[in-house]
Amino acid sequence: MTFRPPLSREQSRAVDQLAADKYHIPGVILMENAGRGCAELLIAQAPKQVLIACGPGNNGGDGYVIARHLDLAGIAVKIALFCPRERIKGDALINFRIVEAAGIEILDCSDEPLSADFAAALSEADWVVDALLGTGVTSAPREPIASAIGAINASSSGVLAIDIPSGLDCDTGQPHDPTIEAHLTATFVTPKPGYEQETAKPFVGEVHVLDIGTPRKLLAEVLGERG
Ligand SMILES: NC(=O)C1=CN([C@@H]2O[C@H](COP(=O)(O)OP(=O)(O)OC[C@H]3O[C@@H](n4cnc5c(N)ncnc54)[C@H](O)[C@@H]3O)[C@@H](O)[C@H]2O)[C@@H](O)CC1
Ligand SMILES: [K+]
Repeated sequence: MTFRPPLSREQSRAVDQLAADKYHIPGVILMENAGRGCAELLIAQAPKQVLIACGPGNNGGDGYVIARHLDLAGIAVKIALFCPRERIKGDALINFRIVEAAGIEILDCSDEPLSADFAAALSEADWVVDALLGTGVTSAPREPIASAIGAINASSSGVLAIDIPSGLDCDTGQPHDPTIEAHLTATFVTPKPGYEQETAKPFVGEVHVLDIGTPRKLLAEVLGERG
């Protein structure tokens, strides 16, 4: 990929919005590209058993796509769902229904405290995917996601953060309490400005920027607006 300057959280969300409104790209296509790219990155780490921690929004939606592609590659995968399934909507719901129909195991982790099933699945997993919170979040993680982050950080598993290590402010690089400590962060379209900050480095790990199919013209449009 050619060099791309960082885009803030709001600019990244503007890319998603423009893709849908002006460039006629359904969000579920971007989600598929995002999740598939993350799955390829994870498969390259040769995982044996993967636990995908999913939050209520489209960041969780990326997690369901990743689950589908890992399952297809013959890798053992479970989903830990940190919201009532009634809260899932839009593109995330499309992919949630697919993983349900595909028979991928989904642990209900919407209640506090964290379930014994989650603790057991976490101890068995050599890699965990943080698909809890993405660009839709600006505040410190709330329960039960906060406890999930604490448990994931205390585990010995490798951690792949999707788009943003949950809890990190991607614009400033400042961590909320708690924030996921990732070994790898797969972020979309462009790097995020906060990831270069010293405060972010213990949380982002190795940063990978993945294309998700947004046209070059669209990116030029958003970058041109940066003034
Ligand atoms: N077209 C798009 O918009 C695309 C979005 N993508 C993914 O979608 C993400 C953005 O998705 P969303 O806008 O749905 O937002 P998020 O998935 O980041 O989160 C929104 C959800 O989190 C809840 N929430 C807000 N603050 C919270 C807090 N402090 N603690 C706990 N829960 C909190 C909200 O109630 C809402 O349900 C991106 O980061 C990326 O991963 C990708 O699939 C690529 C395409
Ligand atoms: K995340």
